[in-house]
Amino acid sequence: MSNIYVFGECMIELRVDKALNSSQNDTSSKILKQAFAGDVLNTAIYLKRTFPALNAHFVSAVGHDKFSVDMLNFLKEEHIGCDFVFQSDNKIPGLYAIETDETGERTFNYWRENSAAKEVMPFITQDVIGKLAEGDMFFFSGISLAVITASDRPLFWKMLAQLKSAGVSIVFDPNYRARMWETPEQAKEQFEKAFSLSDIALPGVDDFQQLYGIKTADEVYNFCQQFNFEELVIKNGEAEILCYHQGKQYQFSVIPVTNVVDTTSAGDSFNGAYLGARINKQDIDSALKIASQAAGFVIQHQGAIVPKVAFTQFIEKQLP
Ligand SMILES: O=C(O)C(=O)C[C@H](O)[C@H](O)CO
Repeated sequence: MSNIYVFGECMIELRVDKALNSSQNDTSSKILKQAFAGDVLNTAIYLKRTFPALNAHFVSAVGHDKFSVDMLNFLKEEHIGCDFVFQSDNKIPGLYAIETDETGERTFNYWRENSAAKEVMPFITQDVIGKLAEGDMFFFSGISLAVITASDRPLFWKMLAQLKSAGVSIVFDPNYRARMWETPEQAKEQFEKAFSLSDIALPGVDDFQQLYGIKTADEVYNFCQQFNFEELVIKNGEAEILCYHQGKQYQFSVIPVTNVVDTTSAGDSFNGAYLGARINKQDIDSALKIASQAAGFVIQHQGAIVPKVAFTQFIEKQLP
């Protein structure tokens, strides 16, 4: 059975509950909904919900506090493997809040400078790397890289090289968050390292736009020519998705969604369903279709992780 490891941070998520707040103008007192989310974990959850026979595992660190305990319980409820979710004695999870505009486009505020996940690398011993090396896929993002303490990044790259040489498929989504990097140059340097070790890359045009001034999917493709991806999927919001695999180009027109409530986790749910479909040997066209349907469903709901039963019922109807 396939084992997929995702490496990164899960945070406490806060968002204003639209249904419970009758007046959007009341700034002094709002009812917030609290959940748990983080980009790579979101990917793992949507992968597992879409393809329950696959094993998705989270590699991270949390604390011993009540939020951390609830977070671990949440991961277990989603059937995410937690063997490599370590518990720090003196740190707690980070937190983020979602704001959405009238079009459903989201922005985030973060409180994560001191989170347990920043210090995950010292927990990852050679024994742990040996276990990860038995996996089929290792997924990380630009956020995962930005989160880990800069002085621990060499340990991360050493681990990644070991996993790659053990034959694990390395998958990277740049997910650029400008505020998490000291300088854009630092992000570029880390991303290019990640691209050079990745078998599959799942970038968004917006990552490249912000960082390299690249504005179209074709230009992203040209930029990516310097790397050696087996598979490259270029996401572009509501515009056409481009995919390259074994010298062939695929184009996919995104199914339009009229009722966009919150775009949080659009890319993550896309990644989860896409990777799950590809691990399950679905062809590229079917994988792009199910991924785009998953993302289209997720953005019609508030928060990164949408209600499980509704998502599962929806996705089961879409699967071949
Ligand atoms: O922005 C981050 O670091 C997060 O992981 C929060 C969100 O869940 C994620 O960005 C959604 O893609």
